[in-house]
Amino acid sequence: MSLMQVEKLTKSFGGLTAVSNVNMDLQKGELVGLIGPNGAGKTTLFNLLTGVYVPTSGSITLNIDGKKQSIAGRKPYDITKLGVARTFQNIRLFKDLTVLDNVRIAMHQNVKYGLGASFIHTPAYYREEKELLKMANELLEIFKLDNKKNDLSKNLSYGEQRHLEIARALATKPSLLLLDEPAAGMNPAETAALTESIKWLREEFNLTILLIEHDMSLVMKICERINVLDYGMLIASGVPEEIKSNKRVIEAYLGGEVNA
Ligand SMILES: Nc1ncnc2c1ncn2[C@@H]1O[C@H](COP(=O)(O)OP(=O)(O)OP(=O)(O)O)[C@@H](O)[C@H]1O
Repeated sequence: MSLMQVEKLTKSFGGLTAVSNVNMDLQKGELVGLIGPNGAGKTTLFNLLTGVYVPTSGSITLNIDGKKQSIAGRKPYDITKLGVARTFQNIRLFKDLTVLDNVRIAMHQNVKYGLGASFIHTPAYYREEKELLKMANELLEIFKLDNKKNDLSKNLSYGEQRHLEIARALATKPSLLLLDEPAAGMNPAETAALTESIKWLREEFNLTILLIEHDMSLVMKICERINVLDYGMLIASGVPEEIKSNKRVIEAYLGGEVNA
């Protein structure tokens, strides 16, 4: 079943077309890679899928819980509520807040109690806050950050900050998780651990995952399908074996050195 369908998606900035006529389909439960050279349009595509940018043309259809709807041009907050979460290439945490508060803030996208309840602290408010705290602690445990939950997030190591970003994204209870270079800046041991956790998270949280990554060993190891962008255009889409041997992809991006 298709969870997201992108058709003829285009984004131009003045004379520059950063994403050009892209068609892409994400099946429920898939782990898909999005690769391509610097400036190919990968982050711009993420920004279109998450409402940061309004497309110049084309459509994005989300199909979650049997409900099909167009999300092109909708606000990021609304798209998160519909079940699409992301992490950023440049880590975006509340650096002067604690690790726990970073996760709790992300969760408040989904609270059910109203504004009134949050002011007068009704039983519903306390019940839900207790639930949220429990879930926040569970997420921190998964990412082995529970012993640092009261530390300021700026004091975490780089790898830990990347993990906290993923925990924050998961706190919004997404169906689709978009990871923008999750292994950037990680050492080989951290990357290996992350590779395993991404696979595990997909199963555990019943996710569909689209990830941008320059680390080809990670991409080739865990992605079932890979989409390749070059100059904003989708130049290939296929299983890792097909992508590795695709002439156009080798010329545009992989070069001769990738044996992953
Ligand atoms: N807000 C913007 N205004 C103008 N040009 C932009 C804007 N955002 C992106 N671009 C341009 O669009 C093109 C695609 O950029 P994008 O960041 O999407 O590439 P990328 O594939 O994510 O690259 P990288 O791998 O380096 O992160 C680039 O030429 C970039 O300069």
